[in-house]
Amino acid sequence: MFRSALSTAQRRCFSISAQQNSKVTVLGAAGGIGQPLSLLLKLNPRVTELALYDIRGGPGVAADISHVNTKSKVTGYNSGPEGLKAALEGAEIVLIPAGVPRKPGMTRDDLFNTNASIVRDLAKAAADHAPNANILVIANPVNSTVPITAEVFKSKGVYNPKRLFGVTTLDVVRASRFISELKGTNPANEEVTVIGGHSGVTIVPLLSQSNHPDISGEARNILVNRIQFGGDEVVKAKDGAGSATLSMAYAGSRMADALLRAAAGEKGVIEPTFVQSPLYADKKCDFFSSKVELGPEGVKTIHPIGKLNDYEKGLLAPALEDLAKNIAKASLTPNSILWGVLFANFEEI
Ligand SMILES: NC(=O)C1=CN([C@@H]2O[C@H](COP(=O)(O)OP(=O)(O)OC[C@H]3O[C@@H](n4cnc5c(N)ncnc54)[C@H](O)[C@@H]3O)[C@@H](O)[C@H]2O)C=CC1
Ligand SMILES: O=C([O-])CC(=O)C(=O)O
Repeated sequence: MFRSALSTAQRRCFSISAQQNSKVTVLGAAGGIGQPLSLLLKLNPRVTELALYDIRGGPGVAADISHVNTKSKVTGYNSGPEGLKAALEGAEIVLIPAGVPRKPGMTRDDLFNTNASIVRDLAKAAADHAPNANILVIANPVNSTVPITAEVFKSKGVYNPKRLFGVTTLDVVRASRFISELKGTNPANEEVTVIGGHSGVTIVPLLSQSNHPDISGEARNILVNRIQFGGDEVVKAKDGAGSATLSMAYAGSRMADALLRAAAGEKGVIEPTFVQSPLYADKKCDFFSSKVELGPEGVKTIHPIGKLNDYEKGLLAPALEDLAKNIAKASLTPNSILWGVLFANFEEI
């Protein structure tokens, strides 16, 4: 059952007996995403050490997962600066699913007040103890938590835009699945480019570049809406018990695996991800999700968007407008989130 959920590339990689020494750290490892994500990482032979940190429950989850009979060493860390430091030191990849999920009626942006400071503080620790790691931000609102992480790393003088990623993989996973349901095809053969950000109308699927450019009219409206609001579908179905966790764990594990394969020298590893990008910087969108080729240094090449049809141009305009606001909020919020960083730096002097 697990195998059937893997992409061809992932299946290929899981069968390789890898020689890499890769420590992967999960911050928020005891949560709805953190637990299945950690389990999937335990199944990845490229991961040799798994460090699981949470403000509660990290050691318990680690003890449980450590019994799975794959080779990697699993350690759980207690809450607090010492546990966080030990979890981060030597990490090649740091995944951050720590943060609260949505309840019905909320937007991802409604999570900003709570999650911005959680991500800020974890980013600060990552900048101190794992400044060269690839940082994969899962906590929402991704459109804002990624620029916040960039600002924290800048304030510490260790920002490398090639190593900071907002995880938008779930959008392409959904797009591939939903288009296959509509067309009765195998999702493994359906690749859909999704660009923009990770919330509502900022999610822009490019169906004209898929295997099914013919989808049009009401069918297209319904499909695009489902891809843009797939997260809401899960929030509604969970009825107050959170948002997507299992599909997100799969998506996060796929993104981490792509980086590990690229680090091992595999060529042509391409994943969509929300990174510092020149593509729409002139529209105040310094971060943008698009197809990115990964390499040993993280981001290798940000691919051009390609040709959009008029319908997609119509989706992109409001996406850029919203995205610019989400990005600006990361530094312009009245009770600036960055004051916390400046204050913390001041305290260290
Ligand atoms: N990027 C994406 O595509 C997706 C993002 N998400 C986001 O991921 C986040 C997590 O979602 P869930 O796992 O469902 O939530 P959850 O509430 O089940 O788990 C969050 C975990 O983070 C921990 N945590 C909170 N503050 C922490 C801190 N300072 N340090 C370490 N751990 C801390 C909690 O103890 C909890 O175990 C949410 O913000 C959600 O919106 C969810 C689905 C998809
Ligand atoms: O919808 C949410 O709040 C969680 C999320 O980002 C997703 O499922 O895409």
